[in-house]
Amino acid sequence: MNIAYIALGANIEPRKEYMNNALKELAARDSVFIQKESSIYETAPVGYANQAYFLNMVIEVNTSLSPIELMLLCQKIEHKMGRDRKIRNGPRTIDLDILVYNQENSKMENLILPHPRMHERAFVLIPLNEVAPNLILPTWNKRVAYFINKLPESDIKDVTKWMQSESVEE
Ligand SMILES: Nc1ncnc2c1ncn2[C@@H]1O[C@H](COP(=O)(O)OP(=O)(O)OP(=O)(O)O)[C@@H](O)[C@H]1O
Ligand SMILES: Nc1nc2c(c(=O)[nH]1)N=C(CO)CN2
Repeated sequence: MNIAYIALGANIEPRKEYMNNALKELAARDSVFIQKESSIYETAPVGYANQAYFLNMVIEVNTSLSPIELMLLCQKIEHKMGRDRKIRNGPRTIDLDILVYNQENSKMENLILPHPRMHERAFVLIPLNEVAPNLILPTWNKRVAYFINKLPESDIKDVTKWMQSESVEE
């Protein structure tokens, strides 16, 4: 079995429902077993600021799928959930990014592993550190905490645990 880490992000309502549905879609496959789920975080938008706050989380999966097959599955789920790619870094019902797949380094045109921007994103690193504090990131050969320590304080403040009880979404 292969071990992969997948980041989930959503900033179009109902955000929590989109996250749950994506998890259900993944869990429904015989080829994917969700092993660990991070907490859900509410995060300020990065890259394209004029949009709603995101919910973000990271999961660890065991999978018999190849990296490409896993990415195609993620894209199929994004598509099913109405993801539209008009604005780069813009609003999305659900985004599923493969962060890490075993210790693979891949630079194929349509699949880069580990995800090339993961090490500079607090909304990825903080939930990833929760599920995999000992993971050594391929390519950089450093633990997740190493990159968290390099983030500006303001990026870390922009990522807070999401309190479902304070929300009216459910
Ligand atoms: N590790 C990866 N996980 C998911 N997609 C990837 C990965 N590496 C490359 N891609 C490619 O990136 C393309 C664009 O992905 P997408 O539209 O989700 O980008 P984005 O989520 O807006 O931005 P970002 O990739 O910075 O999170 C996909 O079509 C896919 O082929
Ligand atoms: N907070 C936050 N910002 C983003 C996110 C995201 O998931 N969370 N995804 C992006 C493109 O993938 C761009 N910016």
